[in-house]
Amino acid sequence: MTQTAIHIDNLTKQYDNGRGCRNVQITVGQGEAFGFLGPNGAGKSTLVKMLVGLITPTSGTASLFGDAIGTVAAKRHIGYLPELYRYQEWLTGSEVVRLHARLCGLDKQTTERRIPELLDRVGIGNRGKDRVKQYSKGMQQRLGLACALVADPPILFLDEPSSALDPVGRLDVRTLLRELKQEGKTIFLNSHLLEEVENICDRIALLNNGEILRHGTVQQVLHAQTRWLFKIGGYTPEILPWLIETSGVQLHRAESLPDGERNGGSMGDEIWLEAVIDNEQQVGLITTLIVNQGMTLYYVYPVRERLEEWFMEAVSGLSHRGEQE
Ligand SMILES: Nc1ncnc2c1ncn2[C@@H]1O[C@H](COP(=O)(O)OP(=O)(O)OP(=O)(O)O)[C@@H](O)[C@H]1O
Repeated sequence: MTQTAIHIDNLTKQYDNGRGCRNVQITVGQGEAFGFLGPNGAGKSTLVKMLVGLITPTSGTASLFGDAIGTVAAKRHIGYLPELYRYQEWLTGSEVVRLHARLCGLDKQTTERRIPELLDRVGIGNRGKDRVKQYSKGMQQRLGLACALVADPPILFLDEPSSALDPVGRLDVRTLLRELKQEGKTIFLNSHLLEEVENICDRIALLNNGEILRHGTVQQVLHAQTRWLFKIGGYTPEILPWLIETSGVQLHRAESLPDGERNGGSMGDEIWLEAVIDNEQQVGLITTLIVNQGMTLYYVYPVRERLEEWFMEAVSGLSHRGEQE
């Protein structure tokens, strides 16, 4: 059993205008990466700001490694990259990191060792002597990551860490976050980049209109049911009802196929069948039946649902959707 890094119990923040987030209940284990998704205005940043001690909850409690949020002890556990970051334009990148190191109480020797290491790690090692005003937005975001990491904290709160980055930068951040996870860091990630969340996070929660709408492991969310495609040669129409009856799985002619494929194309007896399958034994059974019937099995192809589809499905039809209220 891993240690609890973040424990959130019925946390609520209600701004004067009635917005914010309500009754959030989450526990994140040490070394886990937790992804927080939700439409604009859903309340993701509000939650993070409470956890890092920037705003006070209206009700409920939360703790970081057992220390109540807002206390100095809790703050010692965290590194934070805010969504809207701005660093002192007149300072150099190295000076900004040094300032954060001093605020965290790091000794001089450790600070001077860590500055070049961290700037290198976030990909701006050759720009440490340049002033922030000469940095692009993406470079400033990388600098923000270095600042979040400066005290080597066990928990990282990252609010949209790749929002200003180009595709190469996003890949760099993804690689960095995976490394940090391997090092045992607990990562709390707010992101609109579903692929990023899918790649890094163990568990996710979907926030809508201030409340958690769904949550679960990424595996549960993505693999609860998987669409499988079977490309078969030597197919005759009577095979389909026989396969359905014998396997007990609802198969049908596939409608969406891998790129460039046509169903029942030029070779009349070739066809793609599709089934929604909830356990892999059914795949084994279907393939055995096909082969035993003397047909050719060209491909067996799982079509994984993407987090994006899950997100769209979860928020579609909602009467309240973040800023769209
Ligand atoms: N200081 C504030 N005073 C009043 N309302 C606020 C304040 N900050 C945020 N809100 C409102 O609270 C709700 C949640 O905002 P929040 O910034 O937490 O959402 P978010 O999910 O992080 O959005 P985004 O994805 O756009 O960053 C929104 O309706 C927002 O307008």
